[in-house]
Amino acid sequence: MTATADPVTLMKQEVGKAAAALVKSGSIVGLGTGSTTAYTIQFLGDRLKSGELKDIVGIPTSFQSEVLAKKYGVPLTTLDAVDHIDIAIDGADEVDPQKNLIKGGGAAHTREKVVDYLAAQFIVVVDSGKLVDRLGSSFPVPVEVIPMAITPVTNAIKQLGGKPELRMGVKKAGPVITDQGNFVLDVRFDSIDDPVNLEKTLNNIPGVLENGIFVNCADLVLVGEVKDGQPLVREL
Ligand SMILES: O=C(CO)[C@H](O)[C@H](O)COP(=O)(O)O
Repeated sequence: MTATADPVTLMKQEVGKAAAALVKSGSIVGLGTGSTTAYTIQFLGDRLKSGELKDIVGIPTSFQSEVLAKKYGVPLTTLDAVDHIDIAIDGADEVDPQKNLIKGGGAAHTREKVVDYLAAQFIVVVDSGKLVDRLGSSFPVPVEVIPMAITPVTNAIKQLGGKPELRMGVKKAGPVITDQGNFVLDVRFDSIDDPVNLEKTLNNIPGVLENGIFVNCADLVLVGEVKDGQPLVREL
């Protein structure tokens, strides 16, 4: 852990490590996506290397987590080869007081929702900046859309009162393409009063594959904070 890291990096490292410490030998582990879970995967690799953790297999939620698992020596499997997931560890872009989430900042929410919802225990790892009073306050809702339907889906979301924006690549010309080969709309809503219903409504639009509202699924939310320059982890 780099001592001179900026506070947010320190929080991510600390909370990622704390979640990795909860994984028991012999577990089937859902490996989340994003910069916080990247530390979890790294620390799982460290625990395996030390011999303190044994016989785990990971199920990646993206090409990113698959690459990181290979880099750090976490063995991988697929949903075809297991009949359950013991624990999933994943990040979030927003967490409300009811532990509902907005995810999809890394455009991986479709596979994440499959794995995170299947897990017997779903642990969320965030830095304290992700905590909000109400979903949608600071982060738009990502919606994965099949390319041929982008126009009718955009119009349907506008009808719902959303403000959809096609997510464009940074080091890639044109739109972001998900691991499934689809587009992502980032949708701002004035306020999300009923995330349970909005999650269903968005997924019911023909052409929508998955949205980033995760409701009633997180068992534990670990929050990384920095107090007097020292990183610490608390449960929400
Ligand atoms: O949902 C996700 C990716 O689709 C990530 O878990 C979420 O964006 C948080 O990422 P980070 O830990 O880098 O802030």
